[in-house]
Amino acid sequence: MSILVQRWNELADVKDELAGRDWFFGTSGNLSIRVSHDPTTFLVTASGKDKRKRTSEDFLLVDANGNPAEETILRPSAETLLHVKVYGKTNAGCSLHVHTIDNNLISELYGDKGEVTFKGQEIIKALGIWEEDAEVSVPIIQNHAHIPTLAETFDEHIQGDQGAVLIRNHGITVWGRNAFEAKKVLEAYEFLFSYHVKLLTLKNQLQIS
Ligand SMILES: CSC[C@@H](O)[C@@H](O)C(=O)COP(=O)(O)O
Ligand SMILES: [Zn+2]
Repeated sequence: MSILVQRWNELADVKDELAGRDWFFGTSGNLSIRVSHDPTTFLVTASGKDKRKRTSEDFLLVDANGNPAEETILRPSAETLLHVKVYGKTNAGCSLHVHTIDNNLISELYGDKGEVTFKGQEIIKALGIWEEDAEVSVPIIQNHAHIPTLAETFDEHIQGDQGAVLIRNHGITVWGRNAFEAKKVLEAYEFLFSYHVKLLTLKNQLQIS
């Protein structure tokens, strides 16, 4: 099996799993996986598709600038430039972007602070941080409608081959060395967001600080 087909199947499997979690509301979300390093090419989801369906037109191969690397009628994701930034700056192998209610709530609650921090949760180990009482922060950026501006702002927060950035009232973009790691990072953050939202709601209902 060629690398391209292997990567296609890997990304299709991740897409199915995230669809199973119902993380692709209203065609939102986009996913990519690196196919080659030099030159950089990656598969990215075609724009505007129902990502819950598995079809032969789900992904297209693009170059380091996010332009189609082969003749196609498909349009790359509107947010391909963010994936371009990840592969241009790191050795990451996969980048995932989803809009969930919880990631939107957290981004709005902490948007003015520019970041949200979590501490004392076992799931932080899934991010590769094993210290006692570990702390993890996710930057929150403004949601610019102009994608090149959004991509530039996003780029300032890309550090290392694994990471995450929240886009205010929009969604989260994560990346990792491969599809397994990117999915693990995404699931860990979504756990933290969901826990935090539920905890705040309960505290509010029970009037405890
Ligand atoms: C329908 S959600 C809004 C979109 O502009 C975008 O944020 C998104 O995540 C999906 O866009 P896409 O072009 O399908 O990758
Ligand atoms: Zn989006």
